[in-house]
Amino acid sequence: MKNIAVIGAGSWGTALALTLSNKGHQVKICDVDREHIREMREHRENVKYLPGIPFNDNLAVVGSTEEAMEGADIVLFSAPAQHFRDAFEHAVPLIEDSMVVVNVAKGIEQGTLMRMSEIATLLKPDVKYVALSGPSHAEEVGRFMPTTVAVASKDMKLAEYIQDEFMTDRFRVYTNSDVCGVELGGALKNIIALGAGISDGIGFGDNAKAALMTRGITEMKRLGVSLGADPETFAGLTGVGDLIVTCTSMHSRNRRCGIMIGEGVRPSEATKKVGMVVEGMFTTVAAYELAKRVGVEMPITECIYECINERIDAREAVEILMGRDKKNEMHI
Ligand SMILES: NC(=O)C1=CN([C@@H]2O[C@H](COP(=O)(O)OP(=O)(O)OC[C@H]3O[C@@H](n4cnc5c(N)ncnc54)[C@H](O)[C@@H]3O)[C@@H](O)[C@H]2O)C=CC1
Ligand SMILES: O=C(CO)COP(=O)(O)O
Repeated sequence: MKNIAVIGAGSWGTALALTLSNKGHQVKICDVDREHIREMREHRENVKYLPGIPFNDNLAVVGSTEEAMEGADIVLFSAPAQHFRDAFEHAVPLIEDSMVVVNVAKGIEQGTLMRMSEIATLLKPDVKYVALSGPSHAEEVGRFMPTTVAVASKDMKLAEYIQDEFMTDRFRVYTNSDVCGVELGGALKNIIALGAGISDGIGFGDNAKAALMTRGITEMKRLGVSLGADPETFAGLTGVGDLIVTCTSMHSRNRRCGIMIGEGVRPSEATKKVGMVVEGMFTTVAAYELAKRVGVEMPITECIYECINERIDAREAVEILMGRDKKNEMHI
């Protein structure tokens, strides 16, 4: 059994900490929010983000990254993507050669337009890095419902190590060597999930959502391939798999935010009302700029970008998308 540090006690960090402690690992979880830590210690559950699931005895709530990482074999980062740099930078002096870093945040950093593995490698060039992604809502993983994810690393031995240490009879882990594709799939599907939510919020039906999902994966793949990802990755768990769960589930923070926007709530207000990170609101901006930088067409992303910046409303976005020039479906 391993010692595992979890940095970030949101719903996802907590669900993974529960899974890993249930498997028998010694897990320590920490967070920057001191009041949240105090509350978790007192109640022995995550009252704020994942209520109703008691912590096992081998899941310790600790007050700092230093304490969490002491003696760790694996360090799992579960802060939101826009906070990954801060969390990782703080941890860098504490990362020993033997430690393996797993990141589960799904996003692209605003401003730098970097993926999480790029940030990690910049700050610690010899980092042993694994990305974990896939269709996996915390609300289900925390209750040990069957779930599949993929772990990606340039070093297949590292991915296989994490596969062995994380896999349970309810949490099935696949390996993948395409870090770029796995990271982009997890980040970009949140944009389309916002769109699926907006469509539901307006009152459109399943046809519209199927269209958004199918044309959405096409533009996700288009950007991914231009950045060096394997197109096949977008047909897997971290591409279409995660797109399906996020666009259809009421657990999805991105979809719920989109529904409110479609109903007429202002984007900033909708994000606040969700009460947890809505990664798509940040990734839309980063992906929009990335697509412009590499000269890739992303019409759905562009419309969501205009929509969340309140330059157009949701119904105008639909008109723009439906009124585009004729196309051949197979023309990537
Ligand atoms: N919630 C879910 O079902 C899933 C979430 N994810 C991804 O995991 C990431 C986290 O999402 P959630 O857990 O939903 O977020 P959340 O909003 O529930 O919680 C985020 C937590 O991170 C903490 N945090 C912020 N900056 C930090 C730092 N520098 N160091 C330590 N902790 C820090 C916050 O205080 C908060 O407790 C996101 O990128 C999300 O896309 C991925 C799969 C499933
Ligand atoms: O990535 C996720 C599920 O795989 C979580 O998506 P939401 O942040 O939209 O809930």
